[in-house]
Amino acid sequence: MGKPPNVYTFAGVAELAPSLRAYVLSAQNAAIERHGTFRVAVSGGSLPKTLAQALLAKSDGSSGDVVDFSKWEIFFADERCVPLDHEDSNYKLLKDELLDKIPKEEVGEPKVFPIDEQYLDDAQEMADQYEKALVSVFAARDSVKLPLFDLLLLGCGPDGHTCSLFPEHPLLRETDAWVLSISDSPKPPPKRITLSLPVVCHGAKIAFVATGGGKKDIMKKIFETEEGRALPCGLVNEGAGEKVSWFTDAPAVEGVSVPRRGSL
Ligand SMILES: O=C(O)[C@H](O)[C@@H](O)[C@H](O)[C@H](O)COP(=O)(O)O
Repeated sequence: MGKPPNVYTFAGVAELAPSLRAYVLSAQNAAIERHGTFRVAVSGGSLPKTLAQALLAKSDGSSGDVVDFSKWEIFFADERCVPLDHEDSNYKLLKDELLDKIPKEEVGEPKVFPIDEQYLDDAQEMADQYEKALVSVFAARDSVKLPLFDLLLLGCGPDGHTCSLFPEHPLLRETDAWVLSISDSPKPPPKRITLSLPVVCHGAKIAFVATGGGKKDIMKKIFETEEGRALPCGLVNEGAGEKVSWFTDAPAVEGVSVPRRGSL
């Protein structure tokens, strides 16, 4: 591994949100300058709420602090195979927390790529179709080895999972497909699709948001033990190194030794 990930720590979510905003907007501005769009993948869990807190805040008026949602293309790092209006849907979560609250006349409207509900009964077909959607955006499958997300915004589960990549699951060994299906997810619901580990690690930037005292034990494991380095979050740290930033609050990292404690 090259340089280790950055770990930023704040008193609580209210203090974390403005820095997450600055980080996301710096990624947005760089991506728009590079290729005119901002391609982001988001996961479920507590992330959409924290992200909304960051992005829906009032701008400080500086030139870099402008959310330009009209240039955003939002994908799902993982999604559950349920209807889009189902309580378990990550799309619904993002819609309720963020998308429906965007003042579109002021900051534009993102293009969102939800799963196709026709394939709810067949998780593998769902994954294949979602991969096709990625191919159509990120160029033909045979000319691009992996899709390059400008930013992946991820959570960390209490067992060290991220996206729907769970510890010791055979999906962690997948090297070819971009989008994978899982039918035995240890976290319900069981049928899901997820970006693969190589796609996650290939991202230009990868951010984990992990807050609350419930994360302390797994953070300790990920950052301090060999076993933790083999967990999905540890594998992203290992595979993507300094492209990874952890946004944590004090309770989540209390007593944890992290490699680089950064400040934005
Ligand atoms: O669909 C999912 O289940 C999520 O994408 C999952 O990967 C989540 O991000 C983690 O479980 C962390 O969740 P919390 O942030 O709620 O702890």
